[in-house]
Amino acid sequence: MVKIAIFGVGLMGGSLALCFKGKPDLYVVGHSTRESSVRKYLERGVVDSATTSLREAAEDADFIFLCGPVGSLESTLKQLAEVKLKPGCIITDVGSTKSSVNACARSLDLGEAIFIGGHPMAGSERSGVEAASLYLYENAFYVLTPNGTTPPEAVEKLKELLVHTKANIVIVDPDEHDDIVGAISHLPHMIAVALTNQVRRYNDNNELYSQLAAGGFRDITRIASSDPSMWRDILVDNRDVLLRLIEDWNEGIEEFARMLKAGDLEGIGEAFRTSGEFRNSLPERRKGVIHAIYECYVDVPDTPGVIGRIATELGNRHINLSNMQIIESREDVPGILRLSFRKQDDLDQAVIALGELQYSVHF
Ligand SMILES: NC(=O)C1=CN([C@@H]2O[C@H](COP(=O)(O)OP(=O)(O)OC[C@H]3O[C@@H](n4cnc5c(N)ncnc54)[C@H](O)[C@@H]3O)[C@@H](O)[C@H]2O)C=CC1
Ligand SMILES: O=C(O)C(=O)Cc1ccc(O)cc1
Repeated sequence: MVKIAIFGVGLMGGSLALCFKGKPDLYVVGHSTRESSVRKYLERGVVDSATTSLREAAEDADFIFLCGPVGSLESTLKQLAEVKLKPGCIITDVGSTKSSVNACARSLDLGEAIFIGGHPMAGSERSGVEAASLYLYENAFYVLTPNGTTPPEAVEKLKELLVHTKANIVIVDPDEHDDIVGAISHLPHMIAVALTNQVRRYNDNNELYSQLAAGGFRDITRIASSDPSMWRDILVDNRDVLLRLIEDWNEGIEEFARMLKAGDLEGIGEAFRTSGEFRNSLPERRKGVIHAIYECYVDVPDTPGVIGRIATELGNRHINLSNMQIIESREDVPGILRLSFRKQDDLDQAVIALGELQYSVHF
């Protein structure tokens, strides 16, 4: 039996546990410091067993996944360094930053265990084991950050196990990872939060701001609802990179201010043209930092039964829906229905079917 220990069975750890549990020859142990969490892991059936004892979870483990907040990784690694781990045991993590955890692992004597940093680039603004999904990692990029001293066979062993996640593994240097993810994930979260709070302050004096907030504002601020404790850890951990990125951001905003003052229509138009070109060249509907799932939006008349009819039509065609949400429904305007799917193929088939049924579909 290959024993896999998961420390912190939340959204990420729980989703990994679901990928491994029940697979031939794999045994999944969950760890939490809280007795109530251990009971919850067992009740939800995401692990084969669970314990509050770090030693019991780690001893004999072939793989250890650290799935707690970024700020907890160093302390858990230090505690693991006190345990006699199985020779060849692979310790990995799913934290959103990679430089600090790699440096910490290198500074510790982990015996014959090997640390390989990891970061699955899939997730959502939801958290906790309740949000865990077997499909979270499917088709997403999963970054591994071995260093020059990591035995290649250990990386291969970890990659073999991660086949169960159906993710695409990419190898990236830890510092380069933090630069890139800082720009495409951490900076956008800060911008979304700052922008949302700016509008929140205006709204304190005039509620028309929130009432009129339209699609663009909702799109760019979705990630402003992310878990506060998780994100404060990530931002503080990657602060050197982020401070540099904020300088570049300020330059970009200053440039806008300059163009506005000068009435520079050409310059503003060019900024939209270059950003549009780059934005449109991004891989479409990929899971991860921007798109969590395969989604489309359908305009629906506000008539009774319409949602049930759409679900039935898709079901009749064996198209698997994973979620349905009414974005807006008032008597005088058509509502918008958000349909989510787990697979590109289901989305593509749904778009064809809805088109045939004369619904207007957009993305
Ligand atoms: N949520 C997301 O979209 C993504 C998160 N990550 C990273 O994954 C890690 C886990 O995030 P989620 O699963 O979303 O969070 P979560 O809140 O769903 O789960 C975190 C788990 O860690 C446990 N935990 C809390 N404090 C702890 C501590 N001090 N020591 C040990 N365990 C502790 C919690 O009980 C829970 O089981 C974080 O490091 C985050 O940066 C990476 C990619 C995406
Ligand atoms: O939902 C989104 O757009 C995300 O940004 C999810 C996410 C959060 C944290 C990560 O380290 C990676 C991905």
